[in-house]
Amino acid sequence: MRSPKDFFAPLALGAPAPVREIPVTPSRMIHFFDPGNEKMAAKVPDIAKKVDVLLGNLEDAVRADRKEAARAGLVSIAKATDFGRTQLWTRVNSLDSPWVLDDLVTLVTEIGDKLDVIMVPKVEGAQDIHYVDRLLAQLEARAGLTKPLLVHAILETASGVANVEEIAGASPRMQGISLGPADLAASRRMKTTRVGGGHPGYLVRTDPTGDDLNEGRTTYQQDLWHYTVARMVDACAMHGILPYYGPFGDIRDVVACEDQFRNAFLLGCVGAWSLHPVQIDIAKKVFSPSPSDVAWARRVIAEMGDGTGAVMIDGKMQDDASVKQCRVVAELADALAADDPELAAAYDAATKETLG
Ligand SMILES: CC(C)(COP(=O)(O)OP(=O)(O)OC[C@H]1O[C@@H](n2cnc3c(N)ncnc32)[C@H](O)[C@@H]1OP(=O)(O)O)[C@@H](O)C(=O)NCCC(=O)NCCSC(=O)C[C@](C)(O)C(=O)O
Ligand SMILES: [Mg+2]
Repeated sequence: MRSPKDFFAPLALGAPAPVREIPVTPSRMIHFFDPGNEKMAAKVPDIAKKVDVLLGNLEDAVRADRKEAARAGLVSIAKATDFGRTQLWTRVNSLDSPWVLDDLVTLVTEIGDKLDVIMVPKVEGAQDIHYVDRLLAQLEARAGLTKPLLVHAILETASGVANVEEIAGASPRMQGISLGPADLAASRRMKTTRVGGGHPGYLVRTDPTGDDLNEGRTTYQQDLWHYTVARMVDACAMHGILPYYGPFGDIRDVVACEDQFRNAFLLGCVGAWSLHPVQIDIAKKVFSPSPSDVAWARRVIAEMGDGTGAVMIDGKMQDDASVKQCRVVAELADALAADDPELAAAYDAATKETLG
């Protein structure tokens, strides 16, 4: 392990200095597209205006015989498109695949100045991040880049979950972590065949009320991903990086998608993936705090003055800790509203109604 004193030293001569803080820009949805798919690629300039993050996917969901086409497609789309304030990310192939070396060399060399974040799949431990970290530094130096590329890990192996804290802190490039429920289920030998979401068989049941064990016993479906998402959120918060829920594969079930995204939002995630255009607005709605929550948060902050002591507001106790909770919501709202006049107006209208 490197000495903590060297943690922020560039890993190659001429590479840009690592960032000291991860930029917290809106990233409510990471929108996946296959850059080698002409139909999807044609929609990119329009979709770029609607999403916080656009991600050119080179890994799973791209057929083996289309890997080169996807890589070349991403290079030409990145060169030809003005993404405005929308971030451009990519997901490269896994570190044990025959494609990843060319993915990294080509993308950093050709479009390293356009890319913000490189998502690395199937990360198992800090060693995977260290490998990518050094290689990126070498490639950045050779390409003359002035801004370091950031790295996002997917949590989708049992060893990745066991090592999630060391992964989150493995490099100053670490921007965030997403849950990868499909590979993770396979790696853990879970018996669900769904891509994210719940399962009706994973439940708790109320006690029997009489002799008939089947009579009158309500069941409640539980969240298969609660433990992993909560662990991921803690690891990310501890290291000052951002946690995301990953994909929800039942594209048709927009209702359950919204529920899964909201669970993640409430637990601390900043965003989720959109695999299809229909999921973009779901993520935008869920990962933007509601106007009434923002109004309440602003009211508590206003009434708490210097943020110390205890007051009663509408029958609820507020103190130094609850004002911090309110600041989390209010600061997120301000950051999102800065880029979105409609959201800003909705927040201000609700606040005016609450504060008068
Ligand atoms: C699900 C699919 C096959 C349905 O695609 P479709 O064409 O059958 O759907 P559609 O409803 O008919 O599509 C309507 C239109 O939207 C377009 N379209 C459709 N999707 C997109 C998109 N994302 N971006 C831009 N455009 C899109 C599509 O091309 C079509 O265009 P058209 O009107 O001109 O015919 C398709 O949406 C798709 O391939 N999405 C991306 C899938 C993907 O990236 N999967 C990998 C991430 S999840 C994962 O890897 C797991 C994880 C983390 O690793 C782990 O848990 O382990
Ligand atoms: Mg996966």
